[in-house]
Amino acid sequence: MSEAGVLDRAERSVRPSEGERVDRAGLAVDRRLAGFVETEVLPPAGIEADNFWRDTAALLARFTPANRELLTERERLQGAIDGWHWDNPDARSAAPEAFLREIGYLCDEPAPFTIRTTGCDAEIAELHGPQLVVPVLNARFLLNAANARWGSLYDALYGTDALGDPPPAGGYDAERGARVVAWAKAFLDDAVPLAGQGWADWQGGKPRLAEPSQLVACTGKAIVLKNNGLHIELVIDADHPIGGTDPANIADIRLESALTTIVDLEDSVAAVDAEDKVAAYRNWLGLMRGDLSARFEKGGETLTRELAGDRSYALPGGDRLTLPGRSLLMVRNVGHLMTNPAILLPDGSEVFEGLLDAILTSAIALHDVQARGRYRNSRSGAIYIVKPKMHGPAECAFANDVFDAVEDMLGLARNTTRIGIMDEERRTSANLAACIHAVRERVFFINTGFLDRTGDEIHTSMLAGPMLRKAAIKQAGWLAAYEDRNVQIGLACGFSGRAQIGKGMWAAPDRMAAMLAEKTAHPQSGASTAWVPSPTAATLHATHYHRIDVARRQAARAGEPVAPLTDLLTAPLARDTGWSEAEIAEELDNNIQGILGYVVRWVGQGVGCSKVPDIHEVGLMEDRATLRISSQHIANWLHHGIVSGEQVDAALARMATLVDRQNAGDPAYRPMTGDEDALELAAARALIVEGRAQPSGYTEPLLHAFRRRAKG
Ligand SMILES: CC(=O)SCCNC(=O)CCNC(=O)[C@H](O)C(C)(C)COP(=O)(O)OP(=O)(O)OC[C@H]1O[C@@H](n2cnc3c(N)ncnc32)[C@H](O)[C@@H]1OP(=O)(O)O
Ligand SMILES: O=CC(=O)O
Ligand SMILES: [Mg+2]
Repeated sequence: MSEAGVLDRAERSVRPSEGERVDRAGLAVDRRLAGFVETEVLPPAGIEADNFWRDTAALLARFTPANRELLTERERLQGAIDGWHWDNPDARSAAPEAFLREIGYLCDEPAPFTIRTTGCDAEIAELHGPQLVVPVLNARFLLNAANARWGSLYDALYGTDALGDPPPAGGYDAERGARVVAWAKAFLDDAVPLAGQGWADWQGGKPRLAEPSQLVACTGKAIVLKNNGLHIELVIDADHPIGGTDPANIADIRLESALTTIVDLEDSVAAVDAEDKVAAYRNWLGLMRGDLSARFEKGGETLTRELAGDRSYALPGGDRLTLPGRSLLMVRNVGHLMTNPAILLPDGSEVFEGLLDAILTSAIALHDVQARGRYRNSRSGAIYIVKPKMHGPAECAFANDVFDAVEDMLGLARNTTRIGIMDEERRTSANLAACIHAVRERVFFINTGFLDRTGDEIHTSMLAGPMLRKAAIKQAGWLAAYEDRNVQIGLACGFSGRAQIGKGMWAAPDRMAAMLAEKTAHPQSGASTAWVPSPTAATLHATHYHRIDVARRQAARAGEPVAPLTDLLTAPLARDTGWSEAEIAEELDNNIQGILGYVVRWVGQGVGCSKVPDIHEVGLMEDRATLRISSQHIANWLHHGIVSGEQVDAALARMATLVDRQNAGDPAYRPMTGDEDALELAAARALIVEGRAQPSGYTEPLLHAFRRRAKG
């Protein structure tokens, strides 16, 4: 439909008081969303607008009541658990297993089964490597992420603290450069050893490898090697400043890095209305069409960024080797909780955002399924949707039914739309096999999302007693059980060779040395992928998958007994609450600084993922999930009298001044100090003092409400 056609139909607004809405099959659709769908999404896919809105209305009518019931069930179960704690004030433990079974929180385990998902792309089924996550609203980052399939190891080592010391200011430091080259060549010795010599001694020519099949291409300019399924490209260039001084003229070592990327509409995004949702969907469309581009200033230059093409290398005999140039893209929809005013239903209520995402992200991905884009994303013609924040098997079954209905409405073959289950809520961890069973035909990943999971751990047992300090919660037994069970259950359900078992985010984007040291544990655990916050982190984390053969680790762990449910259900409660005043103040200040530093950008500027310095000046990735932990943690300590309301208010005021100072260089920033009506400060306070009453302790209801007020 033409833009003019959209405007004509817009005149038939069903709500004269809200002139920006148009009637579509009885739905009051925000005009911007209707215009986008009808001009940009549907025509190329050959879908008639009237049919689309009729089917959308029918799908929403069918699934909205069930969605509401699922949320009511969450509240019933939390109410029952809270009731148990009121009745057992001296228990000082999480509600017991028998009780959880009685109320239906724990379900029966399915008989042993194997998932039936077939035909996933190699990046999911066969290869093991980093998974990048990127906020959908940032086109510049999105393109960078899609192109992060390949990354420079030299740049990643030189430009970060990976070697132990931070990058120097100023021009090229030759001593540091030599250390980078030495580290990288030692890595090659481990991953793709030469026969009879080290890479540092190699003088060029065709390399003679200890395992000759690891050499897959050797042109004048590039040598392509392969280890554990991942490619390494040696860039040969005698005219390059680095290559010219290298005995083999190696100018760079490029690693296949982010095999997959999750384009995120959830934790890292602030999307509260039709304007925001359209911006998000438009970026996803640009990726699926392959024509997304971004123009921006960097280093005094205006740059234009686009998607990279595939990589092609000449082989002897005239053939060419073509390797994927882009990360395989998945899209994370929102969970079942939130609603959005982009569409109002006939009863006047807002559309469930998860239903809207399911329809629109799939409709947009049709461009790729029908191979209409400039590039192919999924070579196997699948749509990979990551579904977060589901609580238990019934919610997974609901998502499965929704995906069936979306496929029917878009004319997609059954199970084209694959689902990734984020194991990030306690009821899902505790019933994981049943959750997987509910989506067994289409599941393409499970992963442990540590951050939300910790928030839910605190919220579920909020009344049981004061929680450990935040850092100690990570060391407590529940976490090991959670991580182990996820891998063990995934392997028992046949994920190996079919689907991904993933691990969570590295939330300290500047601490790459620590990441190199610690994140090796992820492939070591048998996980086939793990989240990284940036392309640079992806390149460094890729080295772990060269050093560890995940397929072997999975084979070694297959058949391991599943860690006891009792361990999983042991809440991280503090046995000894005799913290000093200084320790309590440090905990409070740290949490509140993180909350405020994140909320100011979310509410004031619509930025859903930020790097916020903690009180030790370490920049941490903050998103809705880290906010959930911090706010629930203070809410817990407040409820149990570890801190008082006055202490919280004093810390808020103190940290507001600090956060103002940290943002002083940002012209778009509105200082909170001295502004009693600052929405950002009010939002941070509400997240804490109303935290106990928030559904599952989620932060988005309050964030959305304050952001909408800020947008005015
Ligand atoms: C609990 C969970 O749900 S975790 C999942 C949600 N979290 C995420 O998605 C994290 C995504 N990461 C980010 O948003 C950012 O890395 C932050 C906010 C954490 C840190 O950002 P900063 O370090 O301040 O990045 P900065 O703005 O300096 O950018 C540095 C470069 O890295 C790139 N970059 C950083 N993160 C990403 C990313 N996730 N994807 C692609 N490129 C990225 C930028 O494009 C930029 O390169 P460019 O200048 O060539 O465009
Ligand atoms: O979504 C990821 C998480 O850690 O939460
Ligand atoms: Mg999460």
